[in-house]
Amino acid sequence: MPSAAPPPAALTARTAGPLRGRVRVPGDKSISHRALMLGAVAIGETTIEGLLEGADTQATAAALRAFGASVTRTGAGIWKVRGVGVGGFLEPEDVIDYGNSGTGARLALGLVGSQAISATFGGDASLRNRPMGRVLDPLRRMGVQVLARSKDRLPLTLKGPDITLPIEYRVPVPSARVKSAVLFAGLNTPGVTTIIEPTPTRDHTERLLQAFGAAIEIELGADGERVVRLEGRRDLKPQQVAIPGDPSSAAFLIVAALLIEGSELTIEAVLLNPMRTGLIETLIEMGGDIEIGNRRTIGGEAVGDIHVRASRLRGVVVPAERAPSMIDEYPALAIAAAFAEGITVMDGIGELRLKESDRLASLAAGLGANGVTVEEGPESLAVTGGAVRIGGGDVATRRDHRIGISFLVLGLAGQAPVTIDDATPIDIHFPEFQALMSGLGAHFERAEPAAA
Ligand SMILES: O=C(O)C1=C[C@@H](OP(=O)(O)O)[C@@H](O)[C@H](O)C1
Ligand SMILES: C=C(OP(=O)(O)O)C(=O)O
Repeated sequence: MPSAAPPPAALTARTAGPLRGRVRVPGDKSISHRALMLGAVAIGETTIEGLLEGADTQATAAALRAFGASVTRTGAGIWKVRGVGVGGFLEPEDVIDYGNSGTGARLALGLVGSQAISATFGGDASLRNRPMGRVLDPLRRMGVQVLARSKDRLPLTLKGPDITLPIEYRVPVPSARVKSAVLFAGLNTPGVTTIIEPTPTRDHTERLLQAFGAAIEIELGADGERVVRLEGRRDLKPQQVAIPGDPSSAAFLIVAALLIEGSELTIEAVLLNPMRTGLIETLIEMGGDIEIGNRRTIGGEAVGDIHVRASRLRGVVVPAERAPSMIDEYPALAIAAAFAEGITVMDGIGELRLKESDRLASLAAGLGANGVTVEEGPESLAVTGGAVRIGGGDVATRRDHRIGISFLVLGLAGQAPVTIDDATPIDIHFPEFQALMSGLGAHFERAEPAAA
């Protein structure tokens, strides 16, 4: 059953004055999904503080309730999850609707696949168009049956066997979600499930599994390969999880502050896991004045306050190897690149075609409509910065929150207003964006959508 999207609401962003102050961004989306899911399979009550309360994580919370866990909100960002044990999911009566959430759906395929139940996964039009095969392939090897109407796309039904088989799986594409889905399936699998990651990706799953008391071992090979071994069918202990600010949300504020003259902004308590800081590294290489202070650890993750001052940027070549550490930040980087002197080349980013929209196509179209020269390759984007007049265009968000926010930032930093055709996807991941930026003096106006 497809989920109903809210009616589109067009929004215009106009040139903003300096952004100054100290702000916080919502909790990290990746950790939020994982904390809810692990809470649901621990035995006892987990408390989560700083949970991202966007549409995506709400879909995960609703799904976990349908599988029998109790998930309740007890205050702003504070959630309690009473888990049912690693093999304790109940068979849901209805289709589980993951809305627009690729992460929610993919991680849950692993968590649910190893349970001896049947469950049907659905989602919105964008999610039904996204490939699930990369997660389903290893699950099939573990004995999970998959019934899909159209090849490896949602809606699909999983039927878990009585006992899943432990596998050794070399992840064929750098994907934290594939790794995590297999590890989640491994939780209810007797024996040792092994993941080999030729290219390491974000390791929030491993860190949380360690915190929840799972029998997990991580080995780093000399050639950079990571091997993760998890012994299944062990009880998980409930935890108090504190979730730091999402660096993928902070990305938009960092870029806006770098681009808008006179800005000086501190974004507090942002997650600085080294597998998530590729954008900061790149913006510093481009000449961005970014300093990290107050480094500390929250919930087993590195955190710091990011201090940004408006800067003149220059184009750089972003190495393909950096992609896993900034995969969701390329839209924000493309906006920074539009204002940098020279060309910014982003290579090895074909994965962006498989996100909420084909992000290479969405970025190329949006930049082009706003006077920026851009070259779209099969797996790359080259943006020529510094056009005399940036802005003035209409942008199709294609139900993609990161495309929507990125072009609002372009409108705030540019010389002419930018209208996005639909701001509703922003609620998926960063519902506070508009209010937060308005509090810093930015102007947005409801607009009539451009005629199709
Ligand atoms: O593990 C995660 O939480 C995520 C991993 C990335 O996807 P891939 O695993 O497909 O690279 C990222 O794009 C997504 O937004 C969240
Ligand atoms: C790819 C993303 O999310 P998801 O796949 O969870 O929808 C994202 O947030 O950029």
